[in-house]
Amino acid sequence: MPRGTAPSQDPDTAAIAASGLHVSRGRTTILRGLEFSIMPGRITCLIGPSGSGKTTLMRAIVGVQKISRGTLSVLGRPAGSAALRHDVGYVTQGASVYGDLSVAANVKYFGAMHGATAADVAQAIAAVGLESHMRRKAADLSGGQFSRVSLACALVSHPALLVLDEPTVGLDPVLRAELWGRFAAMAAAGTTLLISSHVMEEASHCSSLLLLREGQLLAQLTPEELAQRGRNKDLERAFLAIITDTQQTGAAS
Ligand SMILES: Nc1ncnc2c1ncn2[C@@H]1O[C@H](COP(=O)(O)OP(=O)(O)OP(=O)(O)O)[C@@H](O)[C@H]1O
Repeated sequence: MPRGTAPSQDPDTAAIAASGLHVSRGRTTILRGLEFSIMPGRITCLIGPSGSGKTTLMRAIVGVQKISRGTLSVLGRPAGSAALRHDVGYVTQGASVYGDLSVAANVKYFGAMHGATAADVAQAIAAVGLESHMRRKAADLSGGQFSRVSLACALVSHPALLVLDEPTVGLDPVLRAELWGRFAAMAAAGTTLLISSHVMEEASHCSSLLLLREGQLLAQLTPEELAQRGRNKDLERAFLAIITDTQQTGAAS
């Protein structure tokens, strides 16, 4: 199978599917019975308060977090399967790049693990707008530029599924808009993106939203449905209204 080709890119087959998914860390159950599916070639936003389990879910999806119960399939295979290694890209909250290497050397290093060519490296650097800084040491970049090196390292392997943990934190509004434009272009080209965010305004860029709270899925809906269900065009207020409704009824759907 060519590099970057997903085992399951059938538009009718879920890119990620969870059923009765439970995940514990230490003695605590963090994710409690999640049921959802994400279709390929879309941007899905994972939204929830701090500590709601977003990172834990992303870690389970990319295969670095053990599942305690239930099933989680990614591109048609169990999460964490060795066969998914080249198809899933993950950008963590803390940028995991080498400060003493140049931007280009970092991207080349990560690309080498996936057989990336020089053209792939140049393309990934251009995709995050760092062409003019490619010879600079990563440690000498600004915070926002540094975090974009991480993103380029994930892009270089052309993953079929890209999982991004709060990729726009610390970026100015112009860069943030630019990145969302790039994400949209990637989704249009068939990449599936799962992006966590605290910023509700960013939810409007996504075709589907997973609302998490205390390890449970409050809802999976579109931004329009969120506005409707939360009775507010302001998505932050709509989300808060849904949380309040859930507390009152004691039900998650
Ligand atoms: N190694 C661990 N052992 C035990 N509990 C943990 C561990 N790591 C995280 N947790 C707990 O799991 C819960 C979910 O954490 P997680 O990092 O998934 O949340 P999050 O929604 O990504 O939060 P944030 O938005 O602040 O990054 C939190 O209550 C956290 O304290």
